[in-house]
Amino acid sequence: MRESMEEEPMTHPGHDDNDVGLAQILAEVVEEVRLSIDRDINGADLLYSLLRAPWLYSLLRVYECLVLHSRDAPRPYMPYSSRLSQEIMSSVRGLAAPSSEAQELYILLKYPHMQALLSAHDSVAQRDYGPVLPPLPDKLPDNEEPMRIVCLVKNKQPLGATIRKDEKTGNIFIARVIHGGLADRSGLLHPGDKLVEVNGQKVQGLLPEHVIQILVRSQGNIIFKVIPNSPQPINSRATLYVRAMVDYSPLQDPAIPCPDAGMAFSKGDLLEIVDQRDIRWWQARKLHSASLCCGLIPSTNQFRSKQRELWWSQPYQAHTCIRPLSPGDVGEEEVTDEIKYIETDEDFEFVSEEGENGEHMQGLYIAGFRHSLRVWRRKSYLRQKPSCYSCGVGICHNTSANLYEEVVHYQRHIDDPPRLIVLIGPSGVGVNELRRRLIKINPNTYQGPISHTTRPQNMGEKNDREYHFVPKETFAFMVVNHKFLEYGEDNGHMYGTSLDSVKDVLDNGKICVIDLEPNCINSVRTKKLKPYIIFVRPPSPESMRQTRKDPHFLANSYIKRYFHDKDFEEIEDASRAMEGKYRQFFDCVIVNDDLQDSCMDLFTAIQHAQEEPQWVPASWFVPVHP
Ligand SMILES: Nc1ncnc2c1ncn2[C@@H]1O[C@H](COP(=O)(O)OP(=O)(O)OP(=O)(O)O)[C@@H](O)[C@H]1O
Repeated sequence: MRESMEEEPMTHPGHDDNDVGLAQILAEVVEEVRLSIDRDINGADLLYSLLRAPWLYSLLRVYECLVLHSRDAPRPYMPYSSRLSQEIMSSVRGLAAPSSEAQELYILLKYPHMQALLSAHDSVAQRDYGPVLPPLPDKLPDNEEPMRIVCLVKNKQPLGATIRKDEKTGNIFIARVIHGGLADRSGLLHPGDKLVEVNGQKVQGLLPEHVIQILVRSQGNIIFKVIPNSPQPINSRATLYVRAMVDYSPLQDPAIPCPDAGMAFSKGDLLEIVDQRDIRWWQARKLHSASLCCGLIPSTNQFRSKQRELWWSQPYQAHTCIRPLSPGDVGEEEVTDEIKYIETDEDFEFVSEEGENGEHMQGLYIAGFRHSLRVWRRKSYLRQKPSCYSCGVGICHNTSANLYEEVVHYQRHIDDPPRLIVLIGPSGVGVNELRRRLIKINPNTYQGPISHTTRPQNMGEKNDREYHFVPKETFAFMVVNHKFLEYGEDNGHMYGTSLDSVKDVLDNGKICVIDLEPNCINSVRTKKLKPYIIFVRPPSPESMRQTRKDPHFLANSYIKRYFHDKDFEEIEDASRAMEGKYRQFFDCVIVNDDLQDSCMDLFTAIQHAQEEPQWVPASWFVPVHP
């Protein structure tokens, strides 16, 4: 063994003369161990044979190759997609009886444009797009702050960062980096980084506006010299999903530090909040929006102060997130008494107190279509006081806690009770017509709740069928004990829809469909009922004129008459006011133009609500502590 050992070179056979490093060290160790054997040291034989094992040398060679490549050599080029497609095609060719899918894949991969695409991909992937930077000087002064040189290629996107000036020192700092913007995606610029130079021009002492001007004038690559800030704290909270409860326009918010970096949103918009590090200004993007770039939105913290920042962008490129509010979006629109309907003597008919077609069909009684309740609703809506929900941030600063509602994605489990379906719409739009048709077509699936009333029972009516007829005291007791989802008074009698009557329908395994006055929405938005709220919107007055030539509508407690032109305008006005105030609660909007189509839309929406995932308030899933 020793003889053979002396014949061995210092390095393993096949080892390159150029190979140094670990293999070299190992060879020296082996030599040491060999000498140990000569000195008859215990275990040296074993160690010697282990260290001379060929596999160990192969492993070391692989390791050295990898280290060498990653350090000095250019990235190895692997035309991966093209090669893979060739391999796939040759495998398919080798198949005796390729399946139709394999044949289709072969044809697709063979197309010249597909080949060109793959080849383009490979060439792009191979290229190194990093800037060529000057070598570092050999000797750096001891007191030199570490400087980062960042090269960004100017394109049509905003750079997505804001800058601010420290008034004491005159230093310019990066104030914030907007998620999804160019600066963020570069990963090289961070809030707090001190900006030293832009394209070779020193910026200390300059006004932020001047720095922006330098950026505007530069073309192609922009080279920044920055002194990096200390490591960034990680975002403490995971992504949060919210529904906007107000309209917001950064251009109209005097508190925002940089309106250009803000993001406008409207009531009901779903927002993904990706950064809450700044307690005053969060970064968010709209869900389902094509734009990757986030924008600033106010946080729910009350105390916001304005600290001036400038949007570090290409000024001739408007920030894509910004959309000024349309005039119709802003402010309060009160419904006036104008909406009251006027009777004419040539085209009206009197209706009996409760009589309406369609409530009693071939032995089937459909509850919940009592017109007294509906007339009361109309009057009640006219009396409504403005709600704080409808104010913009600028108008109602103390509502910031109501800016957003946290939402989660919810899919109803097959064993869960059906979600309550709530229809909302201006009087006369056709809410009851749609509801009636839905229940009539499929009474085994859909049902309305039976309302309570204090009015006397009429001939032919049955208690607990048309109504739950109750004494005034019982009704008052139920009111005090919050038993009603909504209640009101008409012609001296009380009417109400109780939570229990809705539960009765749900317990029967049916989908409960109710129509509700919008200011009662909060009474149904509960974990138990998990309502899906559908707003029924009128089509244009012109379209209503076409579709509502024949129908009569309920003008007041006693009169049914044809629609007049003025009615259509009033329905439209009422609809706009309702939507302006409550649209943040609407899960779906149906335009009731053609009746058949609207019925179909309603049917689809209800199916969607019961069977597909929806964004619902997160509070529905918060455990309730006793
Ligand atoms: N899409 C439509 N096309 C034609 N007529 C319609 C349509 N939708 C509803 N109508 C008719 O319009 C009239 C009013 O509808 P409906 O009674 O359902 O209104 P509503 O929204 O429930 O308001 P209210 O509670 O004040 O009666 C009814 O005669 C109804 O048949």
